[in-house]
Amino acid sequence: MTRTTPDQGTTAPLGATVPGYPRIGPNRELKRALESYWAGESGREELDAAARAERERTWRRLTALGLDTVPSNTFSLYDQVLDSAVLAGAVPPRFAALGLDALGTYLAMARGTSGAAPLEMTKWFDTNYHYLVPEIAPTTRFHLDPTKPVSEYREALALGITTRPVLIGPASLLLLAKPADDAPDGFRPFDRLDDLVAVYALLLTTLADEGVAWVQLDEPAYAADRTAEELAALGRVYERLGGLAERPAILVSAYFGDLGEALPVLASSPVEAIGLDLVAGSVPVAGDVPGLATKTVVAGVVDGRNVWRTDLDAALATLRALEPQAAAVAVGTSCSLLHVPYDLDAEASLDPRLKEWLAFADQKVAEVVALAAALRDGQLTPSFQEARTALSDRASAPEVIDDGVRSRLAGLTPEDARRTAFAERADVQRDRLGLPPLPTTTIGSFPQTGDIRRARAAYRAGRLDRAEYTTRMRAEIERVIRLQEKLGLDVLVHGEPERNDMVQYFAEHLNGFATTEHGWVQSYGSRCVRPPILYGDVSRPAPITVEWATYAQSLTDRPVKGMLTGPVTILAWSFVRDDQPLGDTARQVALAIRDETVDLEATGIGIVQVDEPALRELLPLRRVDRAAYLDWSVGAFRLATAGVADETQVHTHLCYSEFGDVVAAIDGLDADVTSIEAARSRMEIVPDVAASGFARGIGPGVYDIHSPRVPSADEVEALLRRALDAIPGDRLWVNPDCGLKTRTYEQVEPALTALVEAAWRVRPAAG
Ligand SMILES: CN1c2c(nc(N)[nH]c2=O)NC[C@@H]1CNc1ccc(C(=O)N[C@@H](CCC(=O)N[C@@H](CCC(=O)N[C@@H](CCC(=O)O)C(=O)O)C(=O)O)C(=O)O)cc1
Ligand SMILES: N[C@@H](CCS)C(=O)O
Ligand SMILES: [Zn+2]
Repeated sequence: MTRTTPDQGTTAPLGATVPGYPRIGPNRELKRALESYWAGESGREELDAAARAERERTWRRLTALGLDTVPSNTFSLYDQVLDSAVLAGAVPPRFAALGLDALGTYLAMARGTSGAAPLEMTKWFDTNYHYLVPEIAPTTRFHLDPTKPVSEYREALALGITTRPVLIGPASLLLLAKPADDAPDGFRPFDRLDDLVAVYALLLTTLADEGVAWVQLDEPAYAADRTAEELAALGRVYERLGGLAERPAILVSAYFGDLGEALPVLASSPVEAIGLDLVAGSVPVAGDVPGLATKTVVAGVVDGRNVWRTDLDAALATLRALEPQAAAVAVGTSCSLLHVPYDLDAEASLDPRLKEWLAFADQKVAEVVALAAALRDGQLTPSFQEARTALSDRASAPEVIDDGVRSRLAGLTPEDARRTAFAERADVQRDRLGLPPLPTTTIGSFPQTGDIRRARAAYRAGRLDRAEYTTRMRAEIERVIRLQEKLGLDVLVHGEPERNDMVQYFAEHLNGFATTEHGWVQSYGSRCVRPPILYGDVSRPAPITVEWATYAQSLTDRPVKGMLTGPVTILAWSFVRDDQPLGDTARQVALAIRDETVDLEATGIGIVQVDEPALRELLPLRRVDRAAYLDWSVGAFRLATAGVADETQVHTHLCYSEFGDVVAAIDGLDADVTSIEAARSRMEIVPDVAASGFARGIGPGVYDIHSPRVPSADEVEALLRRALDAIPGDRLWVNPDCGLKTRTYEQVEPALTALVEAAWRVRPAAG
């Protein structure tokens, strides 16, 4: 076995590389393999084979595309943060106690079992990817399990490909973790950094024993604001790891923003290379960053999370500006390519002109390779000229500009985003709707059954005509309405059966968007989304949801809520144009949604819900940028919802995030009723919302829809009573945490029965 010892100056250069690559499979092979394994339709061998095939395909593909160095351990069966937690032995006792093998324990942490709730899932920084939150206690016994990075390194080597294992760095791993439930008050996972670094030290020595030349440790948590203590700790981590006698060369990578004060800390540590996001961040100046001139900088000049073709001339200029600041410059994407689809060439139906403006993961790798070659020997490949032509075509394309949209936007006044005072509206709405205290409702979607998905697939493929598709969706709507009446819910929904996804569905019906056939991106575990491409000015050519909502309303005397996705969420879950400020694009989308709210109202729909689950997601990582974001995002929501009359009740819904940071903004949305995710945290957020002075309707979720578990009426009642301690009964709504689309009817029916029963029990106390 070869042992490596880092030797500054002689370590092989990183050249053209990427920090990470998609792993779900170009045809979602891993998704299918996992789901079939979970359903008991295939065994361990098939799952292993699918995973191995995806890894091999990735390494071969990246090599064939011309990268100089290729990452490994970017594959994950479920989530890369979970992988790093398992590598460090951070397996909470409830999973260890299950007595399962390594795979069983891993999947139990990801998805839970009847006896053990899964790890919490939350947003990966400001992206639409979700990671599993490690639980750390003072008693967590860190110990190294290097199986995954070592076996993947060997697997690639056996194919003749030398790779650079990638792991979450120890500081970020703890900053992304949460204290275990039984940890004492005041304990922070970060307090355990020294213990964890000991495990990483052992890992680096183990990798050196394997002959690994480079390792990549990702520290994205340092692209956000960090305390002086956290910055100093980062320095200590890399002093210690860098000081090991035997280790691979270390690349510390950060993405989604500038490293800020963490850059000088890393630059003065003994690591060999630093990966910078130069799309979200800017070129550092060596004079301001002692030590930078001794490092290799992996310059992330190709956007890893959007799909626009790179301006290669501008990227090359950035690389050249960086050259005098660093010992060597390698070229990469700004972050892992996990956040973009695999290959633009798979899209046969995309408009050929639009296609020329785009680059998916493989095209981005090719851009990195072209830039590295240009930097190395000054030779510009034909791709430079192709990029110039495409960019200038995009800049002048008539499809991008719609004068009607622009003049409508220019004519807006502050009044367009303002409704009458909430208290006045509330009286009018109370009289119109006549709802009981603690009204019961759901968030919109009902289970997306196999039948619904198959009908949609058949309609898409032309095997089902529009009339038959409509008949089937109407039958589903009727079923969902009757079920809600039977359950005794007060405000009904149509169930959203016609929607493939709450963002893609709207994008398919709006001008200015394109949608893909194969552009799947992992959202969490085996779940994927196909983010639409927002390329031009947005408008709504015709009503989108009105027919479905009015059909549902025609079936019942109870109020049916119209159901729309808000402008901020549509932006957050799309690939958004980069040629104008996000706020301008948000206002365009807002006007399209406003048109829909006004049309729903005109057909007699009395309640309209405009979902903004991604409001928190787009919150900038740095505090200094937050006020400007909240200004345009809250403004866009208000523009989308302020076109209706006082008697129309506007609801909004937020989920999938920690809301502490945006509590004040929730009030600024000026919605009449806001539902938020709260069940898993047992109403933790409710006192904060009340303390912020929020005085509108609020529906803290009482049913955790992320879990197959069915809550009992007693549990829901306890949650409602806790909520009632902070919120008066005339403003409290009763609803699940989020939509029911990922659940089954076997779970949903008893859960909603419990929810309605609990509301009835608590109502007398609510006056
Ligand atoms: C609320 N969430 C959402 C986020 N982002 C979005 N864009 N949308 C969201 O709803 N971010 C935060 C969270 C993330 N949560 C989820 C939850 C669930 C999923 C999910 O279930 N994804 C599905 C794909 C959904 C979809 O687009 N379905 C389409 C196409 C379905 C399909 O694959 N069809 C098959 C054939 C059908 C058959 O024969 O059965 C095919 O094409 O091969 C549809 O229903 O029409 C998933 O399966 O991963 C995502 C994020
Ligand atoms: N109305 C949507 C919101 C999800 S965040 C649903 O119910 O699925
Ligand atoms: Zn939701």
